[in-house]
Amino acid sequence: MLPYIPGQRWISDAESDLGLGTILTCDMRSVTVLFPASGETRVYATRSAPLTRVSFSSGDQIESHEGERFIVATALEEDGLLVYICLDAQGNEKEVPETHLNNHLSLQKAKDRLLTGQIDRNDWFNLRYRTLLHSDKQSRAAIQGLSGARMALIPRQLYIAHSVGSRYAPRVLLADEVGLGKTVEAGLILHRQWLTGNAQRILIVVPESLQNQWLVEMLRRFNLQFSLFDYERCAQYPGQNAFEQAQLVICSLELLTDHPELQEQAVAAQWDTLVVDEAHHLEWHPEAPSQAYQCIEQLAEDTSGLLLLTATPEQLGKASHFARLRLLDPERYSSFEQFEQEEGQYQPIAEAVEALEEIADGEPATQTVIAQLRDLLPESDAQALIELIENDEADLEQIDSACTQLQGQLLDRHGTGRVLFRNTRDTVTGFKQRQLQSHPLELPEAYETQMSSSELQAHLSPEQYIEDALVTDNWAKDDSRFQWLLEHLHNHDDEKTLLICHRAASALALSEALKEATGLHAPAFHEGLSILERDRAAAWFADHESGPPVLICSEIGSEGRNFQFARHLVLFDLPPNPDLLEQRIGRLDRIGQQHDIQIHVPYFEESGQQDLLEWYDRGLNAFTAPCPAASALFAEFGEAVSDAIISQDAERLEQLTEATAQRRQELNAAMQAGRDRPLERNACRPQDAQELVNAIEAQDEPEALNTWLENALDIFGVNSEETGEFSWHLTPGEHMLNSDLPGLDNEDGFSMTTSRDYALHREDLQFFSWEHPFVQALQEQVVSGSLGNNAVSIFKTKALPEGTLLLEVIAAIHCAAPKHLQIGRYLPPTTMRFLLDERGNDLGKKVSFEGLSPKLDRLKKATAREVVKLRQEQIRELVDTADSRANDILPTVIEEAQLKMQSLLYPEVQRMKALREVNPSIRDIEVKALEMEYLAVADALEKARVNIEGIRVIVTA
Ligand SMILES: Nc1ncnc2c1ncn2[C@@H]1O[C@H](COP(=O)(O)OP(=O)(O)OP(=O)(O)O)[C@@H](O)[C@H]1O
Repeated sequence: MLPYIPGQRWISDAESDLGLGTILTCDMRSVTVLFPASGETRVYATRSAPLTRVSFSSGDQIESHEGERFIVATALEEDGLLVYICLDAQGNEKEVPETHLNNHLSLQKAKDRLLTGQIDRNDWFNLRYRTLLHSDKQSRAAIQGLSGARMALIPRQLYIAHSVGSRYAPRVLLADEVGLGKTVEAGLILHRQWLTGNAQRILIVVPESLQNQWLVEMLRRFNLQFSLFDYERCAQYPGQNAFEQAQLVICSLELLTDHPELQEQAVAAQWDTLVVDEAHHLEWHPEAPSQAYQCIEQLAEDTSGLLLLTATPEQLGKASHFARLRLLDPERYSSFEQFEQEEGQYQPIAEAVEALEEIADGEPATQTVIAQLRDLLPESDAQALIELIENDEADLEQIDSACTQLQGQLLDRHGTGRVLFRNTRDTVTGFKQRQLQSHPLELPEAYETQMSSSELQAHLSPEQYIEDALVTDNWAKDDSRFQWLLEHLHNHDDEKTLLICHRAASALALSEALKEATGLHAPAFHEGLSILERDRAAAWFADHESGPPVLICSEIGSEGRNFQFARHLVLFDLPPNPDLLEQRIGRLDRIGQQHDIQIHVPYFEESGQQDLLEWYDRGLNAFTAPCPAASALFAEFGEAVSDAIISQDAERLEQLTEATAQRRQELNAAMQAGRDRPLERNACRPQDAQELVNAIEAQDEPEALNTWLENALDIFGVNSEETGEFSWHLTPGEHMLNSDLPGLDNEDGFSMTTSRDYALHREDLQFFSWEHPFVQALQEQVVSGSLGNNAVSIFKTKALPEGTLLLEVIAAIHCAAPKHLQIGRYLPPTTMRFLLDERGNDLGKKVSFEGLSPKLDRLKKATAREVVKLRQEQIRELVDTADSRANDILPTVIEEAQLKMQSLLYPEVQRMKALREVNPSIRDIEVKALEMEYLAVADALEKARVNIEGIRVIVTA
């Protein structure tokens, strides 16, 4: 006979939050269960389904679909289905079939196990309670998801990850300057979203060349196990949607644009968050958006979270920059003309933002500022806030919060501040100097014709323009830049040099020529290599002991790579665009660079190369520091400079260089006074950022984790051997309670540390924090199973008469709801403890858990069972008392959750309405959808229930 019958009610052992399940179908192989409270369906193997039958017995309290409560008198079975004969509140007898049980009903598994004599050890009970408290603490902490990454605690990164990660469906452009840590910021946001349950399905789209780097970085730093989907991997699932086969996926943009059928699958696969790295590749023109742009647009439309990463957002022009902002927030960025107009009017915004900062610091709000704010923010939701800052009676905290909200609205409605986060080196300390070393060289005869070419690139990389027929030998040996390179390498043979040139063919020829001339095998790194070959070359170059002193890259080959261990950068040619120049320098000018960076430019004297060098250097000042106005200056002067180089008009070039320098200063000053200041302020508020660091440092204090871990490992039977002052090696024990712990599926086990500093230096050790998957799995197993949900112990005391019964009850509030509502954001798990005497008085406040538990002794199982049997009635009554006390607290907890929900969701609704006033393209349906969500969350919160997590019977002696 099959063990499951349709209509029966069962609960999932591993996912009790799903609520009460109903069997839909069952055959010899599988059983399908619907969990109506959370809208989930699960299919399990019939033989090993992790399910527990829900059945109530006399005296238990149950609840019907309609929310009516009953006390069970007895249970009858009809065709395998239970019918409860119950009493309602008026004492009338009623029949309640199990199919009518409330889907949100909580189970008192602890009581059932205790009363049926399945008694656990005291230390298990202790572990369960402590684990519940630790989980509560973590899910309430503002730093949730930020503390478990293997990274140095850099305040501005934590600030961004915290403010973005706390948003409802975050959609942002991470645009820190090159090498300041955008990948790590994105990883941190994903880690936070993953741990809080806000993102379960994540797709990262990157240039093909960066796939592995992302894969490794996500695992190594964040323990996020992504799967890499390339064409071969996708082909493994014929007839299925390949992208539905994993939750965390990395794929290349090229894979999607080259294979329309895969793009379709990716779009259909439904993601919670989409990440696009090197987003400057998404080119857009009003009439002709690129294929890449359209691909990402389709994906982004259906995904609630979107992170775009680029260090050079304006590289492909302002229109493309605008289009990327539109991907993030189509409602806000609906018209390019309007966007351009706004760009020119940042100054009043910057001033208002600054004035609000002063008001928050205690300065009185002047009438001029108030009038300006009313003018800038005429929408209804801002008026109440403006009134508040005008009000002399308002307290400082209220004013501070109003100022922050108003600043947010100013940045949101009049600038890019809400969606764009940009840190620049100006605001970040600790970066090394960049020093330009220009090396004038003689123009080789072979290139003379190229210097009068009408193509700029021929002046910059003439070697590529020699007619193939004339090339009998490698051009490099006659190229004075190559001779210079030989000398450079000779003088710096114990230091690493990264060489970048425009084309793969030049990189290959240089590598070949070096080998011929010196015997040195210098790998060429270019788009023609497979990804694996590129990764190998990069890893070999990174090897201090046996790696080559130089790596020769083409332009595209080096994008996004980490080469900060090199101190020399050779620009074998100059790129035609200053954003590309910054990308090149950014390979070395990154977090972790230990030396001043030497940027070498070997160039032909009195050629177009020298002209461009001068323009970059004197005009843009692009070598010694990133030039924030580079894109704008390139748009304004780039073509004229190129024309002047081609026509070899030295006088015009000088004029252009001087004009560029002057304009740069004006633009920089205007940016500082206008757009950039609010942006900088938005990208990091130092005080808030420091508070995050302090909170993480406090949690990093490994004492609490070490104690809990030691206890849990011991109980679960995991062997741990100390291997150093801060490190341990874990292996599976012979009698391990559970074999599902990550990393312990083989005898070798793994090594770990709980020290962040140590983990940053020792890549071979796992960095254990409360957020590490192993620790999370262990916590999950402690609280989701029934292990330790009851105990019976003896308390030797003279303060109470012998044989007195005390009942320690652990209750928790749970709320089952569909996943997309992200209910944990508003109502995280809440654990309560009651210590009841025989009359139902709660001694919990006077007698703490940690004070009491060391004084309790274990009882032999048989005696414990005897005690439970004898005191059964009293135990039942006291559990009900604790249950109703917890239920008394429930409305307050729900109310707090509702308030939190309002503070998070209400501004979203208001914002949408305010934007609709200025932007008719926002459809009513979008506002409605948000309002519906608001109502659905409110409704789900009302259904939160109390669950009894543990009962300890204590008898005095
Ligand atoms: N908090 C951190 N702790 C330790 N290392 C870090 C941290 N943040 C960034 N790094 C390291 O600094 C380097 C640059 O970081 P990352 O790759 O995230 O920068 P990026 O802004 O994405 O660069 P690019 O603009 O080139 O794409 C990387 O080697 C990264 O591992």
